Amino acid sequence: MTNSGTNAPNHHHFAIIVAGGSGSRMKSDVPKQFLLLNGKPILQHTLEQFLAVIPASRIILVLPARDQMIWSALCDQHNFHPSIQIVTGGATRFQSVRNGLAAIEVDEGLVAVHDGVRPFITPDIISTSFETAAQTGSAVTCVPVKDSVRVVEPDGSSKAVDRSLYRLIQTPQTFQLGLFRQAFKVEEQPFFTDCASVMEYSGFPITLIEGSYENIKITTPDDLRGR
Ligand SMILES: Nc1ccn([C@@H]2O[C@H](COP(=O)(O)OP(=O)(O)OP(=O)(O)O)[C@@H](O)[C@H]2O)c(=O)n1
Ligand SMILES: C[C@](O)(CO)[C@H](O)COP(=O)(O)O
Repeated sequence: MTNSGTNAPNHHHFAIIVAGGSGSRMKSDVPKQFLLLNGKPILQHTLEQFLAVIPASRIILVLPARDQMIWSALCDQHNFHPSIQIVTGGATRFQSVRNGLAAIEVDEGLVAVHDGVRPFITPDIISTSFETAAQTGSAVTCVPVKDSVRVVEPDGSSKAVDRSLYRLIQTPQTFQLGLFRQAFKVEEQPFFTDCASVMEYSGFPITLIEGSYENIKITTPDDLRGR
């Protein structure tokens, strides 16, 4: 599935894949996005899912300057040469997204932002995300909470909360480009953990779409155990 039911033609679909982090929680010698999963770099898996939905020329990959040579060598090694644009990352995820956004010259269309370290994303979720954002302006992928949840008070006590009120937020997070550009003009805030928080801070509504429990973010060594 590539573009069914979407209002905007897919030549107006862009993706910013953020891989500009340092992977401090992973504690691996190689940046986590370059670790191998079934013989291929994690980042290659992620990019292949997006390449199945939108053309390479509309994909912007954000990487730290220090990692760009390593990535180029890995691409040679794995014979993976899509014509995607590479942009240098920033000190925070917000700044990396903003650098990626600066590489998109138009204001018309949709942009999906996805973590390079979520390799189990599927073309179906990506397509749904574009379709929903075309209709409502935003599409933020999430899953319901499966465990019980308690809120911890400042005095150390805790209290059960109604888990049906909560969602765990994933990527892709897809938005109308004009709104997204407007939102990213704000000053960075410490609570900007994703793009939805930036859009919301700028006053734009958020539409949630269903993600998948498989679509994990590779964050700590546990996330790769047994894979
Ligand atoms: N300055 C940054 C920080 C994060 N990211 C990206 O945002 C995604 C989610 O971030 P996270 O899992 O926190 O990655 P890291 O920042 O690399 O990990 P850590 O927080 O453990 O250092 C990752 O794809 C990461 O590369 C980014 O592009 N630029
Ligand atoms: C964007 C994100 O993956 C949504 O769950 C998450 O907020 C990234 O958080 P991190 O602190 O950068 O790992």
